[in-house]
Amino acid sequence: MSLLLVVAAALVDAQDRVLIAQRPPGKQLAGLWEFPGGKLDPGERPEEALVRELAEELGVIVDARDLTPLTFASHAYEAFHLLMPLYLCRRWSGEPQSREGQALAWARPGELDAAQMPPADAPLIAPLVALLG
Ligand SMILES: Nc1nc2c([nH]c(=O)n2[C@@H]2O[C@H](COP(=O)(O)OP(=O)(O)OP(=O)(O)O)[C@@H](O)[C@H]2O)c(=O)[nH]1
Repeated sequence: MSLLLVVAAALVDAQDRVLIAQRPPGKQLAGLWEFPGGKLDPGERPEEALVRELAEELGVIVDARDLTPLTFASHAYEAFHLLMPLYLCRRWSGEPQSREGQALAWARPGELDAAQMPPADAPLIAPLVALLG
């Protein structure tokens, strides 16, 4: 079993909406909506990796101190087992923009559709609904 650590963020705006990004065509799980984030580079700390990914994918600047652990996903994909901490972030600088061609959307957690998200993400919806409605 190979374990893959991916860090992800729920960016939450003033209306308690969460930012989701659509995986571009050609990638694994293309078309599904996920939380911004990604894999760690060698030697990187998880929070440092997430700050970097948010800058690369969305052009926003996040202070690692504004990343709060919320919950995590643990899911057996065929090729690897994904372990993905999900951090909550309510403060950043800049307006999130699509830097990698991905569509972006703000959604109330109660409107998130598990069927349109990667299978690992389905259990992440309930904690977000409990927190934000
Ligand atoms: N960022 C993110 N990745 C997720 C989520 N749910 C989920 O299963 N994943 C999986 O975690 C991995 C994230 O890797 P990634 O975004 O860094 O890499 P990628 O597949 O785009 O490929 P890459 O190597 O070309 O960057 C993918 O296998 C992706 O399918 C999620 O909500 N957010």
